[in-house]
Amino acid sequence: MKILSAQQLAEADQSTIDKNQITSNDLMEHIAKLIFDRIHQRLQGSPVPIKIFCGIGKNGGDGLALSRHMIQHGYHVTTYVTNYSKKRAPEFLFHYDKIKEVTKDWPILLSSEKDFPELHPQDIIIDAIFGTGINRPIDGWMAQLVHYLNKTPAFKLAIDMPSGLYANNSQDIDSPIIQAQHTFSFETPKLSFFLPETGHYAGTFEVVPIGLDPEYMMKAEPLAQIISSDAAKSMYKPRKKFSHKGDFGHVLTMAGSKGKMGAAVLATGAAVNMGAGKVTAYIPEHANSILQSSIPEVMTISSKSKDYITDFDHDLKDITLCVGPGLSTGDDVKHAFAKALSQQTQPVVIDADGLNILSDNPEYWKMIPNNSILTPHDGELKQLIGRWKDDYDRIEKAKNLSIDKDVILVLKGAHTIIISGKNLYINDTGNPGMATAGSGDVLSGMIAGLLAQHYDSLTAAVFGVFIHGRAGDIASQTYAHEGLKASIISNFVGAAILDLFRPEPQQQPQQQ
Ligand SMILES: NC(=O)C1=CN([C@@H]2O[C@H](COP(=O)(O)OP(=O)(O)OC[C@H]3O[C@@H](n4cnc5c(N)ncnc54)[C@H](OP(=O)(O)O)[C@@H]3O)[C@@H](O)[C@H]2O)[C@@H](O)CC1
Ligand SMILES: [K+]
Repeated sequence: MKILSAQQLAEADQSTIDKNQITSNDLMEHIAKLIFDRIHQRLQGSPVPIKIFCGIGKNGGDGLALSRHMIQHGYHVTTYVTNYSKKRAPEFLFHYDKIKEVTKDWPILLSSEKDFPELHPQDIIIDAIFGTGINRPIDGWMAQLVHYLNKTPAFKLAIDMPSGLYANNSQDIDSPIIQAQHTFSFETPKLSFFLPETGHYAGTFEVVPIGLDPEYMMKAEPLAQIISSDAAKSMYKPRKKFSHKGDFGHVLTMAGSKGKMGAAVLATGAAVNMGAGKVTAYIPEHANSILQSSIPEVMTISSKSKDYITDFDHDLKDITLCVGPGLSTGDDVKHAFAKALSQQTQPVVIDADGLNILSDNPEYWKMIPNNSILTPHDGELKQLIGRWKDDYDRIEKAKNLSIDKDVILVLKGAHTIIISGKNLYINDTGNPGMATAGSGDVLSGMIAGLLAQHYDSLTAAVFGVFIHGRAGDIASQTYAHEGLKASIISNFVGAAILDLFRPEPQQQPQQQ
């Protein structure tokens, strides 16, 4: 699914109106009905007090139209209009008049703090104050209103966006923003929903397809793409009947040091679980029995040094190198790292201490084959690109690195972002249970396993991240977030692949 900018969404909105020869008011009416259906399906006519706060732009128009539908269906709705400007949108005015036809009274106008209504914890608050038209921080009494609404424990539902949040631009995150529990986002989610500094404002979010012009949507150059199940399914390569292990490649994990052999076991095991035909672990000498007894499917080669990998004297042909987990960063280790890299001609996966060595030794960049995949967490990323001002700056700097060095970056986080040049792919699988030691080692082994099976680099990164998250999601249904650990995520890789082919659950019919 594409993520478009606020400006593109406004263009898509206009294009839809033009092509369908409808008015903006008609489109708003249609959207309000869609939102109403979703709310009605959940509330089933419950007499809960609903307070809808509407701005004076189109987001406010959506709120007014929704309010009218709810009132007509017998809900206990009070409608407020935040009267902060005289510049009312025509669509707002249209629906402002229409609601009066139903209520025989105008909505309640709020013009200052003294007008704020009393709120109760059992209220449902619907935020239709600002949507994608927000272009500066909310200030004055409107800022107080946002704080006032945020203070109440009442459930807050945002229409299209939580008011105050920008869809896709940098903003001062100390400025007032509605903290929603849930957001109905029109047609596509917004980029800010996926970023660590701002994502929490949207709460859980739900995309409501509103039928925007398909041609515009198809042609639009997205800010980012969310990796959908369908996209992941199309990336999967089924196996041919007469294939043999040689068809599925050979991963060499170069990982581990004294006290950190778990990282090597996890990365190596994940390459096996992801389906690599053969996997060899290159490890410090002392760790041979650790690897061999943990993963019988794996071959091992030992470094000459007991506790660290300090050399690389192997002329291994056609291997996919996965280097870094638990490696440590001493001088001998970094020379071994450089030597291993210098022998590679096909893309490699670099993680953890591999990234730390690279940050400290920029001269090694020239040894990294094009389209290699780097999987930094934020600490490692900072070493690679320097500090960033905010999430948008982080993405820009990472894009520049990806372009400059011709590598793919996997920025690990709640929504892992894969950056390939100027293109962004956002992952929507995974859960907080996966924020656990070794989870990243598993991911790097999985991506190497896919590379070995001839997935191209971008697909290996995108598909690997998706399956890793899905494995964690399926595993968490048995182990809960707390009980999830890296080796379990790895063991659920197969279940995650099977899940790609499970039929979608049937949609419940909508209640009227
Ligand atoms: N795109 C789509 O597909 C569809 C979109 N639809 C809906 O339209 C929404 C976007 O509507 P919108 O453009 O009228 O903007 P909205 O967010 O209501 O703001 C209103 C005005 O407020 C102003 N303003 C800005 N910041 C401010 C501030 N801090 N403090 C005070 N004022 C501020 C600014 O005007 P300004 O004062 O800058 O001239 C702005 O124009 C969208 O989210 C969705 O709900 C659907 O109905 C149809 C399909
Ligand atoms: K809103």
